[in-house]
Formats: sequence, C-alpha cells, structure tokens
Amino acid sequence: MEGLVSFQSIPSVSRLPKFPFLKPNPGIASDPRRGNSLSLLSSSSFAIRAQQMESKDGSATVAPISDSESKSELKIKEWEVGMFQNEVAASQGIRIRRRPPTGPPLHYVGPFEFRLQNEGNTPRNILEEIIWHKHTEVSQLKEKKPLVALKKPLENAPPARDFVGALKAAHLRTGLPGLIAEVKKASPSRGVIRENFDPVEIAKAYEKGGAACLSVLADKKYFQGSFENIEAIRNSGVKCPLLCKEFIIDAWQIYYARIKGADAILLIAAVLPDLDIKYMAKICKLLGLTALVEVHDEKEMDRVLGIEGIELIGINNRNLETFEVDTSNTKRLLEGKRGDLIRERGIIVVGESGLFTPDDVAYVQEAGVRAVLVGESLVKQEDPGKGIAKLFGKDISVRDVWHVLWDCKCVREVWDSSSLGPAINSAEVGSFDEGVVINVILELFSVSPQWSYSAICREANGVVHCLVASMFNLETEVYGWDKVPRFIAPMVLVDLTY
Ligand SMILES: O=C(O)c1ccccc1NCC(=O)[C@H](O)[C@H](O)COP(=O)(O)O
Repeated sequence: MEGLVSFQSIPSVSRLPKFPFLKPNPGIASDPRRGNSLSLLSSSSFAIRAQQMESKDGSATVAPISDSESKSELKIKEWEVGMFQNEVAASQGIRIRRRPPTGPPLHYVGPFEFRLQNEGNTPRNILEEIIWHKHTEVSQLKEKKPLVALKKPLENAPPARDFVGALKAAHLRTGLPGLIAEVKKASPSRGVIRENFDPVEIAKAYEKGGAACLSVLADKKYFQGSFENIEAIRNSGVKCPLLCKEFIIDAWQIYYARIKGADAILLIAAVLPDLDIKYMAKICKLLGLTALVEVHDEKEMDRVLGIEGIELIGINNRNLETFEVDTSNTKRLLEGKRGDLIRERGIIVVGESGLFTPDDVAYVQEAGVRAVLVGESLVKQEDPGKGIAKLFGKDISVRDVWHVLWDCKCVREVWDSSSLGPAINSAEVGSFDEGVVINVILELFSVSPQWSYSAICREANGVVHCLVASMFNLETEVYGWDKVPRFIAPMVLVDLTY
C-alpha cells in the first residue's frame, strides 16, 4: 500500500545481548514475569530453554514445540526484547521503561501464587504509568483494527493541513508566537479543568479568537480525551490544523491519528529512543503529517538536534514525571549553541505548558520561541476564545474581510461613497467568494474615477493580495502563482500588464 510502511523498531532476537541469568540451570531458570529475579522453573519453560541450547558443535538443537510452549517462548522473547529496549533507552538517558509484557510477577510460596508489587512491575511515575497503560490500550486497539484495516480510510483521508505553515503565518501576522490552543478536559496534574466540556465549541472559539493551530487530547484514561474528539472537530468545519495530543509508542497510532483527521502528532523524547523518533518522523513525512518532537531537558534537546529533518521542537516547561512547571526551562534550553543551531536550521520552537499571562508569553518569546502551546489557562475560561486576548494582552483574532480591506488606502478613501461596506461586512474570511472579490474590484474602478487606471490596478492588486492571503492563510510574500485561485489570477495579472 502506498504510504503505508511496515514499522519494526525492535531488533531481531538474534541481535539481543545475552543475559547470563537466562542460561539453563538445572531446576532453576529466569522467569520473565519476575524481572531479573529467579523463580522455580516450570517444566514447559525448561523445555524452551533446553531447545535453545546449542550442541557441542555449535549447531542449534531444534525440537518440535507444542502450542503452549511456543506461546511461552514468544512471551520470553517479548520480555527479552523489552529488556533490550530498556537498555537502549537507558543508554540514551531515557528513564521511562517499557511495560513488563506479562503483568505483575508471580511469587511462589508452596502451592500458592502471589502477585506482589516490586520495582520491576510498578510504574515509577505518572508518565511511566501512562505509557504502560498505553501499551495495553494500543495492543487491544490494534487487535480490533490491524494496520491493514486502516488502508482504505487512509487512502480516502483528505490531505493533511500545513501545521508549521499556519504557525509561521500567525507569527508573521501578529508579531507574537503562533498559538497552538489545547482542547483538554482534564489532566493528571490538574484533575478536571473544565466540567462543561464541548470539544467542538471550544475549538471554534479558539479559531475565532486567533489560534493558529489546535492541540486535541486523544488519551481517554488520564485526560478524558478521545480520537473521536479530533474527528468531530475536523468534521465541524474548523480550519486550524490539528495536533493529535497522544502518547505515541507505536506507529499504528500515527496512521490512526491521520485517519481521524490529525495534521500533526506529538513524539515525546522522554519516552521514545532516537531510532523510534527517526522512524516515526519518517512515517509522518510519508503521510504528510508534521511531527512535534517534545523535549524537557538539555540531554533530550541534544538527542533531537542529532536527528536530521526535525522542523518543529516543543520545549515542555512541565516535568512529566514530577508535574513541576518552570518556564525558565524554555530559556535555558535555547541558550548558547543550541539556540544558534536551532536558528541556523530554521527549526520552529514551541514553548509548552504553564503559560498564563502576557508576561509569560513575552518571556518565552524573548527566549526564542515562535509558537506556544497553551491549555489550562485558556480552556478554563468561560469563553476560551476570549481567553486568547487575555493571554496575549491584545486581540489577535483572525481579522475579518473588513479589517483586511481597511488596511488598503483606497478602500478607506472610497468607503463612504461606495456600497462596499455592507457587502464586505456581511462576509467573513473563508466564507466570501469570487462574487465579493469581483465586486470589490468593480467598486474600486467605478468609485475612484479621479485615480489613474494603473493606480486603481495597483490598489486592486493590493486588495486581492490581502484577500488571497487571508482566505488561504498565506504569507503575502511567499505564496506562489500556483496557489492563486484561477478566478483571481486574471485580476492580479491586470496589474502586471500595466
Ligand atoms: O499536564 C499534565 O498533568 C501531564 C501529565 C503527564 C503527561 C503530560 C501532561 N500534560 C501534557 C502537557 O504538557 C500539557 O497538556 C500542555 O503542554 C499544555 O499545558 P498547560 O498550558 O499547562 O495546560
């Protein structure tokens, strides 16, 4: 299938390091359910160990394996792979461990089995707990909808929207960091943030208030979000590109997010080893999605800067293991050589979490971010859209056509004597069409007879540029002729021929 790549970041078992405690030992062997500790050996696992023994001449002994034995063997291999993944992750400074595949370990006392909590089977912090739960959740989802079942919906999905382009355009338009406004009902650190939670209504309010993009929580258990919320917002006519805010541990989630209408996904460096980030970023490229790669400390930032082609990095001011929020984190990570490298490569940095006031926004902007991701301070406002003006200390709402045209001198001059006002006032960006544009131009020609034809064309061209840029969320300087709709091109060309 075009665009659908197989994802396999785990190494083949043959490349796994040898664990000395896995060696067959009469009467005693390792039990994958018990971390690194030993347990009494069951007869079937001993058989598996025995089959893995090498003969004296070095050739492997192959013996027929029963169904239950092969299942156990698979579990052992899964566990070995998990151990290997943890080792690779730890070597990169990642503290979040993979979930032990077979659940809590068993302890045998006489004929009884006990499940006891220990270091190996208990999450050490909230992020690890979320990730372990995600493993179970994703494997269940994958069973219900395997990758192959996503093929058709993927082919039928409308093209993804330009997440980075929208952030850049907003930054250019307002001079402030482009806003990614978060649609989030609850979080582990804050509990329920908004009781009366209507994701579509909130998304529409954000768009109206001037958000460039939206971040929509997909996690059910800890954030009370869902993939269906993404889908509902996408289908509601909201035009802002959407970030699927999910804890991604498996490429399957990326394909699923794409189907549900996401334009971007989040990759958390505290969770994913470098190789996974590379693979997943590649999959994003194939699917036309943007990857927002999130870091929290210098080590993670250096790892991500070591990966080619990353264009969007989020600096989370919240420590996801302790919940501590410190906005100076953004500043620290952008100082010195790291900041230089980021500017050189044109990477857009997003300041994330704990932003409540215009001073907070100014602080992270000063530090070098060109975008911010804000949840709590907006979503808990009665009108989340109006919360945006409070956050920035000014109204950054998308200008309607009236505002766009008002910037054109000729429109201001002819305003009183023309019938433009009511026509334009009734139209909103994105909702007006060819007819309105043509009327604007005709009005300019008819009510400004004192102007030279070329002056009118110049002004008309300005109007058209503003309209086109506004309608298609483009930066006036950068859009190309190919992007100008066919009905507008001849009008702009009028000016070029003069
Ligand atoms: O917010 C949490 O409690 C949390 C816990 C564990 C993992 C992630 C968590 N939050 C994700 C985020 O970082 C925020 O949703 C996002 O950056 C917006 O932050 P805020 O503006 O402070 O709501």
